[in-house]
Amino acid sequence: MTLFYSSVDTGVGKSSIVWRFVEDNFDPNINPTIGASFMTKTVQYQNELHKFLIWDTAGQERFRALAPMYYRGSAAAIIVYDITKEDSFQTLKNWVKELRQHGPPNIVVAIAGNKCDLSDAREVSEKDAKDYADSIHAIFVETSAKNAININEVFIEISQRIPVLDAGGGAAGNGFKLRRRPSETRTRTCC
Ligand SMILES: Nc1nc2c(ncn2[C@@H]2O[C@H](COP(=O)(O)OP(=O)(O)OP(=O)(O)O)[C@@H](O)[C@H]2O)c(=O)[nH]1
Repeated sequence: MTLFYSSVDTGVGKSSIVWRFVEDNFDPNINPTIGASFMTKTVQYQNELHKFLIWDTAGQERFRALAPMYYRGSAAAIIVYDITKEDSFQTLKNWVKELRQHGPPNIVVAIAGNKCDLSDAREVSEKDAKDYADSIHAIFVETSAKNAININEVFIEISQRIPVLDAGGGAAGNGFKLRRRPSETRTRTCC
């Protein structure tokens, strides 16, 4: 499945999450993404292997116009905000609106509140973010790329929401049919 991966401002830690997921490592000196970067990761989910093709798009405003190229063909999107920056949470809502208006109709949306290791500097409450995620039927997790908290879990949750129904079936006969499951109300705590 193709995964669109976006942050709302530069510096929310989106690249760090992808890096942690793909390489199981945390690099505090990651450079800002230019345009978009691509990587793959395979997740074992029950008896299936789900291969994620991940487009990590730049958070900087000047690259925003490129995003539709990446989310158009995507089965899921992770939108990352920084729990220590209220602004990033407000901008996240604009990304959600854009995906709803212009993205694929069944795209699974996951919201990740990153930097939960910095809870002393928290500006966005977990409850507010969870309530918002529930209201739009999105997956919600708080993550720390730095401390490897809930990174794999968000990809597993996406796998749960996108079960493969017909391998090789479908109208065109050349792909997988994807289905979205109703949202679950489980909360994953961070720190
Ligand atoms: N404390 C803490 N710092 C983090 C965490 N994740 C990322 N960072 C730091 O936040 C800064 C920005 O991380 P990036 O991954 O480059 O941010 P980004 O949102 O992907 O930025 P763009 O590539 O411009 O979209 C870096 O200095 C990271 O080390 C985290 O979970 N906790």
